[in-house]
Amino acid sequence: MSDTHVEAHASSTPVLPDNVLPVLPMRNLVLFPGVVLPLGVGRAQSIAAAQEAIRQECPIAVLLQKDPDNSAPGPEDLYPVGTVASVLRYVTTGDGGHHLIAQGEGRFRVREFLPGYPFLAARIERLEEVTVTSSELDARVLHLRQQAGEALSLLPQVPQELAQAIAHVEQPGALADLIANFLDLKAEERQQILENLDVRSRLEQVSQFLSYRIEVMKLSRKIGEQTKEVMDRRQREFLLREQLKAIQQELGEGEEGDNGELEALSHAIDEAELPTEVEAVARKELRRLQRMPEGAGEYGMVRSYVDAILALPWSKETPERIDIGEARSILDEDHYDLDKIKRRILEHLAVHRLNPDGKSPILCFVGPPGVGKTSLGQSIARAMGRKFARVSLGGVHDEAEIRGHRRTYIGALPGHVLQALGKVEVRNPVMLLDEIDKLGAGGFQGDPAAALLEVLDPEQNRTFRDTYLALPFDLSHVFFIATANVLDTIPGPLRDRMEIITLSGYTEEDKMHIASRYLLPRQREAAGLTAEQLVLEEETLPALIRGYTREAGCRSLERELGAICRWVAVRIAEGSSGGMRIRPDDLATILGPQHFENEVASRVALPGVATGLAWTPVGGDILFIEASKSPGNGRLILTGQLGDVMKESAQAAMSLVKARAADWQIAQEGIDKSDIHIHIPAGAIPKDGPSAGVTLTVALISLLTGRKVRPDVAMTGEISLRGLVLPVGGIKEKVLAALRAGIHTVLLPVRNRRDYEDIPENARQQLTFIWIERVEEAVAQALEAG
Ligand SMILES: Nc1ncnc2c1ncn2[C@@H]1O[C@H](COP(=O)(O)OP(=O)(O)OP(=O)(O)O)[C@@H](O)[C@H]1O
Repeated sequence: MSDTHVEAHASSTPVLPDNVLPVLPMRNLVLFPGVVLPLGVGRAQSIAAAQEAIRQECPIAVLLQKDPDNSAPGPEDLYPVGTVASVLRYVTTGDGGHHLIAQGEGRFRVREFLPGYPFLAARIERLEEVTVTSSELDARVLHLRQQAGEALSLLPQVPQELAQAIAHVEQPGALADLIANFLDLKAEERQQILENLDVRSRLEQVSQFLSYRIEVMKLSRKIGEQTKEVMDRRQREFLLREQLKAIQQELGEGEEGDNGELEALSHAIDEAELPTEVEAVARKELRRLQRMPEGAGEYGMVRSYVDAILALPWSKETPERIDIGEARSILDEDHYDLDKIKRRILEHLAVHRLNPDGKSPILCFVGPPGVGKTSLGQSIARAMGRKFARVSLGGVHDEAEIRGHRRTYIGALPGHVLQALGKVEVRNPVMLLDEIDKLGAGGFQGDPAAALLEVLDPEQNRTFRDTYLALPFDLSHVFFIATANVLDTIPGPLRDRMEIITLSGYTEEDKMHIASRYLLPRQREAAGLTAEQLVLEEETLPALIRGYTREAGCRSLERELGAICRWVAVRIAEGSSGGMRIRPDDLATILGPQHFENEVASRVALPGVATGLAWTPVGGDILFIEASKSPGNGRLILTGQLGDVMKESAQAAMSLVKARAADWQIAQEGIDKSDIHIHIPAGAIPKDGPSAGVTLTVALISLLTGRKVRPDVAMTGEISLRGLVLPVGGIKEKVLAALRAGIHTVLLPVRNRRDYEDIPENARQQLTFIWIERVEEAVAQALEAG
């Protein structure tokens, strides 16, 4: 900008009369008294007015235009109140612009406009402001100064002089003008302040504008800070992501394919026919994945969660068909005998067919291992046309195994129930809850039985909430079945929900049928053999069952048959044989020496040993009770880790023998001068309960009379102190165990006679049953003649 003084030069314009000033109309500017401002002068009229003021060395009257766009404003286009200003300098710039540096001096009002000048000329009246000194005024001044201070502190760069000026201006009106000048106000608002002659009110007016400005500035600063914070965070994340990318590239874990993977996931969500709520959650998690770098720790967790949702059959089902006739033939096809059980299963299926949504109890098969509980479950699934899923509950102590872990755990998964559904891929399988009696008791890890109840309860299982998924899953379409070895350890509330079906074990004859019809053909097929390539001679199966298995079910039998098939398969594959007939003698070559022998005879070869029958969770067994005596003073020593009830029962037997010694021709002296030792070997059998009473008594009498026990006799029964034989449980299992062990005669309490019904026909035929009422009868039957 070139800075040139305009010389005042003579002109023909008459001298202005008193109080008449050239008027400078301003488009947007209000000049306050006390303020120095450069005023742009562009229009010819304005240039003439400015030059006149210089020439005549008079002030100029600055007025605001009402309409800033008016380029030739007349008297009526201007506000009537303005500022008288002295012109400090007149400057022209190189590009032809004209500026005045003007200082506001005081307010005026236009009295009239005078015609005949090449510019607007007005007769003016100077205006005095009204100041009434009062404490209120002082307070307002103080307040305004403070506000101004605050406002300045909010501005980024404040001219030093302004702060000083505000601090030092004494006149209240001048202070208001000064502050109004630096406020960012509209021209009309400035005009209002200019026109306000009442200083108190002007202070208030400015104060209001100022506080509004302060608010705005504070807000804008806050917004600025927040924006900055967001920007900073974004920038930080951006930088970290860039670094991560660089690291991933360095490690060869490029991004290619990642997006494709998430796209595939999104596609899978489309396809999965999820319920609305579930789909919303899956999509939300997918969006999280999309925003996350693949290397983030959480990525894997979220990914597994979405995968777990997608793995579940939310709506997929196999169509159900229950044709009772067909179901009957399927059950018959898969299982030998078990007529009563099959009948109950068919009844259950019929009820389910007629009332599919009814609250029918859950079938629970109870019995020793290998009696076909699992395979019955599979047959039921086949009969219903459903898929089969199995959940093993043995040793489940933690509720989370059933209901799932919280997602926050590393490696968390849904519980077993949902996992099993994920595997079968339909929501209506037959689900076998295996070994429900081995479910751990509730402890600090929650109560698994309670969780299972929720799974089984038709009221609750429509919206079963797995902890991991945290979404409701409808379990009501699952057909549940349970299995157990024993009843007593099934938690009460669970047992109440179930219909118990007991399977107690097979006789040798049953096993022969099962083996030849089912187990052998299956094992033969598994080994790739035809019926001609492997033939078992007639006597081979009984020899196998007696010598190599001693069990209620068919587990070991199936295993041993499998071993035989594989042995033959190897020979045939080697070409050393085209087909084989297996004789009983071959078993030792194929399977090694016999696992079991008829040990009863050798065990009871001496007086003092009697064979008892015990019930065990695996289906009943025989048990030897051994008594011996040594010189002493009548003590009773018990070994073999006996439970309390069995110990008491041994003491009762001893007391009974002492009391009735004479009846059996036992010398009292012999008892008093001896210590009697009772030992019960066999680690695997739980040795408690009262049912060995009869056996204990017989063993003692055998010892003390020197008469051996008959090797083909086994017995069970509780005794009273007076020698009465009381009934016991598990008769069927005990009888079958006796048969397996090669016993011919069983002594049973007469009050157990009603259990005879349950004993399988072929066992009834092979065994002699002697029903005893008093222990003397047992002694008479069991001991060999003296
Ligand atoms: N009555 C039967 N007819 C045909 N096969 C049978 C019969 N009972 C058992 N089996 C067969 O015996 C084998 C063992 O049965 P399964 O596995 O069902 O026993 P389980 O009672 O479930 O035993 P666990 O309690 O140990 O699971 C299976 O191959 C099964 O098919």
